[in-house]
Amino acid sequence: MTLLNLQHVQRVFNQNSVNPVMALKDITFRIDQGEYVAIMGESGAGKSTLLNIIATLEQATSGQVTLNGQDLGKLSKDEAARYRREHLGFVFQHFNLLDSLSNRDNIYLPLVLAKTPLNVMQERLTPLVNRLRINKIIDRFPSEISGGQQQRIAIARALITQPDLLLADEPTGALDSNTSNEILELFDDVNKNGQTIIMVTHSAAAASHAKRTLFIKDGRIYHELYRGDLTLPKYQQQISQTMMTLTNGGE
Ligand SMILES: Nc1ncnc2c1ncn2[C@@H]1O[C@H](COP(=O)(O)OP(=O)(O)OP(=O)(O)O)[C@@H](O)[C@H]1O
Repeated sequence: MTLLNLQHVQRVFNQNSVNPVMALKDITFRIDQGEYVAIMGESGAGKSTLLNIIATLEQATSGQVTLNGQDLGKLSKDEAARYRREHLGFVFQHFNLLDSLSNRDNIYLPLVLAKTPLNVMQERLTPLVNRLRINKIIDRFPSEISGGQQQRIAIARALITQPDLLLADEPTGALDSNTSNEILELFDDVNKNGQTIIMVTHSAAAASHAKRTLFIKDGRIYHELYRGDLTLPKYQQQISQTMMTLTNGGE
């Protein structure tokens, strides 16, 4: 079943100036419920703009974006903020945890903002603590744990709202390769449990964990690859080769 549907999305910055920037020229794709999709492309290709539009942080200049059939372009600012809280989960490169709150309270924060009763918050946290293996660090503070552990807490914060879609922006960008692998395995696990994930990344190793990779060049979809039955190293090699062709301007 289609979860996210982008049709001919265009985004122009500084539209009325002498130098308009066509960040997205014509983007069309669908993502089914339960998919795990990576988005790759060179710096300036339009990845962040695309993610921001899907996240309702920016509006497309033209074209349509729907999530579960709801037209995201028609939401007012307040509706968009509520929509983000209720339907989307975010994981960032630099974790974005609040140092003044314990890890547990960081995870609870989106539910506190949504005025969720404490017993519901506790019920939702229990399975996440086991799945994300954060039981030993749950009552410490972000400054007292490692980067990989902070990312686990951030993933728990993103999942506790039970979002339709998890948006991850370079989630392993600030981690060493061993810790990155642990976090990527966690994403695999979260996806196996049915969570739809979109991950923007510069890393072929990270993208190889997704089942499909979309390559963006100059504001358009340049290519897409499916993992199929390939092993992680083989698929990673294919992704790297596609990125090299894309960077060298090949067709
Ligand atoms: N607010 C803005 N005003 C004007 N131009 C912008 C704005 N935001 C992005 N752009 C331009 O739009 C294009 C796409 O930028 P975007 O940040 O989406 O690329 P990206 O693929 O995410 O790059 P990176 O990998 O470096 O983060 C670039 O040419 C960028 O300079």
